[in-house]
Amino acid sequence: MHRAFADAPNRAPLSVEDAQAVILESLAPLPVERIPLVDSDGRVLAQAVVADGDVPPFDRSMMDGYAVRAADTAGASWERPVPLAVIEEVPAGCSPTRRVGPGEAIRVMTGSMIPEGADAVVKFENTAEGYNRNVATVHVRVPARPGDNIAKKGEDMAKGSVVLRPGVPIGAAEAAVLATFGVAEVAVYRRPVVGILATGSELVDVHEPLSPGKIRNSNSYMVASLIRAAGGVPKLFSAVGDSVEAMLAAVEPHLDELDALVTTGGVSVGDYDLIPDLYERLGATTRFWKVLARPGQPVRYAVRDGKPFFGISGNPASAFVNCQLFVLPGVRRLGGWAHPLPRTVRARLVNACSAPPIKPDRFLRARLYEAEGELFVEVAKGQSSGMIGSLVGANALVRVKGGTAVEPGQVVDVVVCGEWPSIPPKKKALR
Ligand SMILES: Nc1nc2c(c(=O)[nH]1)N[C@H]1C(S)=C(S)[C@@H](COP(=O)(O)OP(=O)(O)OC[C@H]3O[C@@H](n4cnc5c(N)ncnc54)[C@H](O)[C@@H]3O)O[C@H]1N2
Ligand code: MOO
Repeated sequence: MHRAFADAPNRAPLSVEDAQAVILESLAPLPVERIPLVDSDGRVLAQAVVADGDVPPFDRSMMDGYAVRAADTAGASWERPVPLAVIEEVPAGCSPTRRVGPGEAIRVMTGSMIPEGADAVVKFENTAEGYNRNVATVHVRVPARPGDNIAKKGEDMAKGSVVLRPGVPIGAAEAAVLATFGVAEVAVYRRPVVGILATGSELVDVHEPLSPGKIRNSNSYMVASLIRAAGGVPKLFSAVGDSVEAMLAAVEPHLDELDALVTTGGVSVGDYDLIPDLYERLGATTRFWKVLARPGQPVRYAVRDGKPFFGISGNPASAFVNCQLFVLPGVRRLGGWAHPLPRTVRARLVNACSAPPIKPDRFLRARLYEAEGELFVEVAKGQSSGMIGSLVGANALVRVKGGTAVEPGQVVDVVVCGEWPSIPPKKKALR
């Protein structure tokens, strides 16, 4: 039996969903560490945050103006303003010492505590200031309703409510909420360190000249970029030739430092496709080999002590698809993401794609964009699995179900690989 089948003799290729389920079920989030809030951007939150107090913590003014009793201002107009005695000024950050009684007002700023007795704030623009028998007086020119210009205690986030859940990447909003509740040290999942080993005797590194039969190793740099975007820490090994001993020598001494390993190349059935041997020698157990997806059909997934080994294809576009569908979800799972699978959307296909209907689902490199509120997707020209050029500008993969074809104008399933622009360079919206 060919060694590629030896440890997975009866396994039929898995559907993409089944393969993703195998990966997610076999992995658990890495341990938690505490880091300063200021350094937490992009890290994945490992704690829930329950509001330990109301936000805002007190009724506060939303305007610079006067805190009043709304009933006192009934009938106020520009012609017949209502005079109120100004009994105190409360800048933001200070506590009122007086209570607003009938016929009285307290000068407040945006963010000031609302004094007892007041139930509305009249903004400066609707008042005039003066003196009435040597008493500072505000003339209110517009009637106020109870609650006007007051943010109620707890209206934003109420004490006891869950305001953040674990598993979300920390961005601007999360940082603001964490700071609001005084979380100076944030619990985050440790970042997965992912070893990347490109294999193939044809490979030379980026700084090396080419000679006949050689190509530059592009996969390591592509995979590293994807790993980083998924919150992992890539650790690049120098590419090695088609020798299990060389592969072992490269990664074995570093296995303890790694949370995951990605190898590219050597997963098919060629004479020099040695990844099954490597994984066996490393003591990793194969969970699946081959999926119903093109490109990227021959992909090996193995696990050793809870660490995933992804044997992805050497073909660059296949490797890209393998990463989007399998490696990145696994890395995100290790990194604690609550939703590790790639985002999918539906978009209208704008061009014809000639690829014939074949059994596995196809994932076509494409450009997703938004125009006039609708999503469109344009399939790239070169779809061969060895092509690199057509990855440029590809922020999505159009999924074509096995055995089917898609037509321009049809709404198709799309796996999102990056941000999409709102203004298409070339608008070709089909209706
Ligand atoms: N007899 C069969 N041959 C092949 C089959 C098959 O079922 N039966 N499957 C084909 C498919 S589909 C794919 S995909 C590839 C998978 O190949 P491997 O993952 O084993 O990759 P290699 O053979 O090592 O390389 C494939 C291709 O990619 C180039 N490559 C490899 N590494 C890199 C790198 N780091 N950077 C840039 N380019 C790289 C390599 O030179 C080859 O051209 O197998 C088919 N064959
Ligand atoms: O499955 Mo291979 O990745 O089509 O080219």
